[in-house]
Amino acid sequence: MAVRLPAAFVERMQHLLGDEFDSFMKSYDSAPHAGIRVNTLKASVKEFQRLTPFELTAIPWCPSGFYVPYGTKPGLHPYYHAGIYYIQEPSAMAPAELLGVKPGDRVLDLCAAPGGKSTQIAAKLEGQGVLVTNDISADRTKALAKNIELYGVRNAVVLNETPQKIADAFPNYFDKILIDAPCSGEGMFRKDEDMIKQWETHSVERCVLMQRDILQTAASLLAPGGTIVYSTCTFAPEENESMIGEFLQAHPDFRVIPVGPELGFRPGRPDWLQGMAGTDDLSDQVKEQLTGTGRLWPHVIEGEGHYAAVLQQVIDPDTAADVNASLLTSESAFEESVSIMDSSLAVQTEPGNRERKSSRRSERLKREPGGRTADHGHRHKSKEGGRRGQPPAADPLEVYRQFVSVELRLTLPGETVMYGDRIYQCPVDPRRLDGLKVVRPGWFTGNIKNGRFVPSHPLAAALHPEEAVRTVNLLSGNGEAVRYLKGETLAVTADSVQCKGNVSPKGYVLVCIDGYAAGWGKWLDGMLRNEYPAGWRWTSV
Ligand SMILES: C[S@@+](CC[C@H](N)C(=O)[O-])C[C@H]1O[C@@H](n2cnc3c(N)ncnc32)[C@H](O)[C@@H]1O
Repeated sequence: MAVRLPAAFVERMQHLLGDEFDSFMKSYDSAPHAGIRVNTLKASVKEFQRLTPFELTAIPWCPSGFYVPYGTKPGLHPYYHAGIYYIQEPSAMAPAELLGVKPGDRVLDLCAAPGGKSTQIAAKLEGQGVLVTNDISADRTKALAKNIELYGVRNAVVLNETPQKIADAFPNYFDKILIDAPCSGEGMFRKDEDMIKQWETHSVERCVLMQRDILQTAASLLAPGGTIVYSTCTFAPEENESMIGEFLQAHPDFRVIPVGPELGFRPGRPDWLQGMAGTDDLSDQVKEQLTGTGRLWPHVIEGEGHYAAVLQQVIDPDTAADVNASLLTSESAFEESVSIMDSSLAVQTEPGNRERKSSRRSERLKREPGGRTADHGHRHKSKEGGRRGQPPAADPLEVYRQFVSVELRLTLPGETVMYGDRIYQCPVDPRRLDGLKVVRPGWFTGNIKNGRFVPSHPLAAALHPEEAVRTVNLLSGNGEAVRYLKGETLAVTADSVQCKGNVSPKGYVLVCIDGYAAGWGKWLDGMLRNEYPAGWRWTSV
């Protein structure tokens, strides 16, 4: 066996698994399974199957997920840089599938970095509804924000907060919540030997404390009748059945929705809680429900070890009316508690993505992502006149609106907000974000610089070719796409720039790779100036 497992872990698994132990241990002799998941915000599964350069085998529990042969390097293909697929461990695709997300849902991914499951949820939302994606680690939220942008998500807010602060801002707000909990990572020992090293420091006991805290808070974030999926990538029953048993005992209004064997899950093991400290008071009914939680085992399925529980709040029809009434009152209280802002300058909102209860359209304070207010109380105001003798400075939001109407063919979703010189489309009422550490208040569409709107890379990454008035298509097979991704200027004839309507080729061009948006270029006189951001460039040879 190539993997050197900790002795205490092996001893515990032998005790728990009994007859199955040998087959479990044998799984460490084979290579871990590698997977990719098609980003259906950009390409349909069928399209991807047509154009894929990889040998694909379907993953049974994820319709957009595929095994690729071990040793394949999907990170070294232009499609990866165009956000057409996400590289994800196959078992890790299961929790977001179990969440049952539908377009229009309000979804919270509480422990989200680096964003594998968030990008999966975003694809299921199809741009409708809201994804609030959060991680407590400021450092890890950088990768999270980058992935949200690379995968073309238009309706996400990225936070770097404690669950309690989010619960204060969004009480009873979310239809679906994913808790992909920090855990001791035993299920990943085969895939990532670093997890073995971390096992001592991220001890089961330490993880249990974090998980309990997160799970307890999650219930107050959930809208009536909503669903929570709790998942870990560990085998330890303390972090799995015990944690869910404790939650169910404290929340009799929740029940487990059984995860089916058809997805490869084996039943949860309440019998492993016998004699475990803190589990004595679990009722028989709770223990019975724990068998409906699921475990993915590396010796049973083609994937690493995982655990998942689907928890649904059950609303008693007699009390449902009271709950709804009290929620309406709390929404009104939210409306009244926020300060009134200017009412005239909101650029565009789309009804589907607005808060369910109407809110005042307003131009937003300039704020800086990270929750550190940039404006210190200054509101953005359009200038009524310049200095004497100078033309009045253009209203930045008007400049933005002009760019969108001339250069793009799309209706902007959500509410336009400005933080400093940065413009975002925010999918929630922005007042809810006051006082939170906000990494991205929405889709970052561009900056105002010297009175001009400069479109951002995340704007390009989320566009479909038909939404830009100028496009150029590079082919992945002839080296051109890689040269673009490396930041090179390309010679492009005017005829190669596809223009809609009467626009000339000169100006911002959406650069596509085999028909999928990858970034901006600026065309002038036969040359395409590269606007692919330095920090995102292809660095491999
Ligand atoms: C298993 S990882 C998440 C992986 C992620 N869901 C994905 O699919 O890419 C767990 C994450 O929980 C975060 N975390 C730990 N404690 C947290 C807390 N109290 N609140 C929110 N996030 C927390 C960690 O920083 C870590 O990024």
